[in-house]
Amino acid sequence: MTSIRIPRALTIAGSDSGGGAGIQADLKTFQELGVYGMSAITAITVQNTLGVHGVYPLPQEATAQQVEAVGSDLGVDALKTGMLFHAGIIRLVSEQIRKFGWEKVVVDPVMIAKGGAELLQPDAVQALKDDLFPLALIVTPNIPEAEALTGISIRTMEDRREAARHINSLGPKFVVIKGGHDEESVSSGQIIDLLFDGAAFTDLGSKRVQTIHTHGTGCTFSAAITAELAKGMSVPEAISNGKAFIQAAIEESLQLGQGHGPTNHWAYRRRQEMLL
Ligand SMILES: Nc1ncnc2c1ncn2[C@@H]1O[C@H](COP(=O)(O)OP(=O)(O)O)[C@@H](O)[C@H]1O
Ligand SMILES: Cc1ncc(COP(=O)(O)OP(=O)(O)O)c(N)n1
Repeated sequence: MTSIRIPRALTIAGSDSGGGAGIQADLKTFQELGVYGMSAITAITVQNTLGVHGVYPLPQEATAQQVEAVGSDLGVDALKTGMLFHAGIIRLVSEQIRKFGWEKVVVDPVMIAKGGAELLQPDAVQALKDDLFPLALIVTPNIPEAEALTGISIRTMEDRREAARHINSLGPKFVVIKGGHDEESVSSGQIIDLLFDGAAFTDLGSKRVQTIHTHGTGCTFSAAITAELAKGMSVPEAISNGKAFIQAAIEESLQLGQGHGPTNHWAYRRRQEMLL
């Protein structure tokens, strides 16, 4: 009997009750890209399109036990981390990544939600850099996160390149500094995500969509990259496909809720099917 090998991806992140970001966005993205999704929850957030109304971290052992349960039984081809909330979780998760020998590790260094809510305690930034970054294949900060990680004030593309070099020196092989928060992209209509592979820079450009419905874009982008890695894509392919996935999801974003609505996780698959 022949068996089909199903690509498997794990997300270690917080729950977003509104379904646009966090674990929910990650699992939807994995599924849309044909990957079996698993989760280890770090915290429950009370969230909707109007913002974050509560954060309830789980005991760190509860997160570690979820990682152990899926790692020891179902297996993991690639994983991503999102909201980790405190240093204790970061240390435990890092130990487990080392123990299982997982290499396809995407770290989305989630710190502050778009509405301003704290999703990572300030004293946990050091643990992220010391413990998790050396184990990461790819790190995907937005501009404020790259500033917090490096102490560099990012105004220009050269500042961004300097920050990418700095983050790369902390261990991750690839760094993507996302451009969604770049003021200039509003006037130019063009967003650039900057990729650094330790040697060369690549500008990943796309059309900026005029919309307020961008809740969960960072989570969805890093989840799409993780899913593509789980399927065996190279890092540049995974990032390029991740970019196409988030672009489609934003272009066809859903008019849900009264605030910053979620993106459309099935837009990419719908477009792919139209090409067949
Ligand atoms: N208005 C937009 N139009 C097109 N792409 C966007 C838009 N906003 C964000 N993106 C893309 O979504 C992804 C997440 O970007 P960003 O908003 O910077 O991260 P985060 O959600 O972590 O704050 C990036 O690939 C970025 O280029
Ligand atoms: C539970 C949870 N995790 C992460 C985020 C941040 O998501 P992000 O993709 O950066 O998008 P915004 O929330 O900033 O719009 C979150 N909100 N909740």
